[in-house]
Amino acid sequence: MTDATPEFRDPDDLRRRAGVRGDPDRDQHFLVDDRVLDRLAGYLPDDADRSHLLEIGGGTGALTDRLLAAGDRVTVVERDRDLAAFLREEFSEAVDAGTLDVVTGDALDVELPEFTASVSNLPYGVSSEVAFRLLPLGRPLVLMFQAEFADRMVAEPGSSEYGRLSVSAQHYADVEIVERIPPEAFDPQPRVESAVVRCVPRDPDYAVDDEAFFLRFVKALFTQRRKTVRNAIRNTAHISGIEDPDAVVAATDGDVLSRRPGALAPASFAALARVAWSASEVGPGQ
Ligand SMILES: C[S@@+](CC[C@H](N)C(=O)[O-])C[C@H]1O[C@@H](n2cnc3c(N)ncnc32)[C@H](O)[C@@H]1O
Repeated sequence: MTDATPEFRDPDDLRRRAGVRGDPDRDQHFLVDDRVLDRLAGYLPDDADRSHLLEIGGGTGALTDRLLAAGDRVTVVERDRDLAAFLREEFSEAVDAGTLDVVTGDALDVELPEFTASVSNLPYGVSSEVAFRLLPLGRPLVLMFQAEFADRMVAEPGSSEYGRLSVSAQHYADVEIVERIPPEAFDPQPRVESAVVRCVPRDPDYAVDDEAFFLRFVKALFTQRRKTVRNAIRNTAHISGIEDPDAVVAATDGDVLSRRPGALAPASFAALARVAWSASEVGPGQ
């Protein structure tokens, strides 16, 4: 019986050929642990469409190599011009075959392709912005974050990590930490632990009138996380855009008003936001 495991390029060889050490100031922490690299694409849900995978931050291509085996086609976005040129050369066969597209540019600015799923070891300096660029697109995502950020994404109401990030991420997807990764898996090593988060898109189990308003309202209330919901609604009307916060307070159950924002489940925020929407500057009657 032959060993069916594909042979991938060695991460150290890739870095040597690319002639780079990785610059932490440019969010360059390359994954060098083969076992971690081998597992990442496998965290996509079984039924994920793998016809076009997106990788944000290709680096020297250790993950790109795996993604080319896991999907039919891959698009990599890499901001570093030299690394992008290296990826095109290193994977020239895939580029020529039309299975790899290397986009040079900032993941926050470039036009993204019609990808079907993403697996990325994100540049940590922009991981939040990238995540919230990808989450609304409704595709399965496997993303590496700093562990502290990942903990906040998946946090439940009542925990100290629960906040705006948890409600906003969980608005778009079921989010789950599938693996914690120690600094030793990277070179250069980041100062903190990392974690891989799987995001499986789904509609939330509540309705909102206006998504942008809902997210702004949640952000506003969490700026006052130590206050009661009653005071947080009143104190943050300038952020949420509510013209008549007292009307929102008057229309809301006393039990909800006396709790802290960090104790409210996403569905409770949504119910509050529906009341607040009709009292907002941009709401239905305005
Ligand atoms: C954490 S490294 C991951 C590299 C590679 N995928 C790996 O796992 O070894 C992040 C990569 O993103 C690139 N990068 C940093 N900021 C970026 C941005 N705003 N847009 C696109 N790529 C970026 C860096 O140059 C670096 O190659």
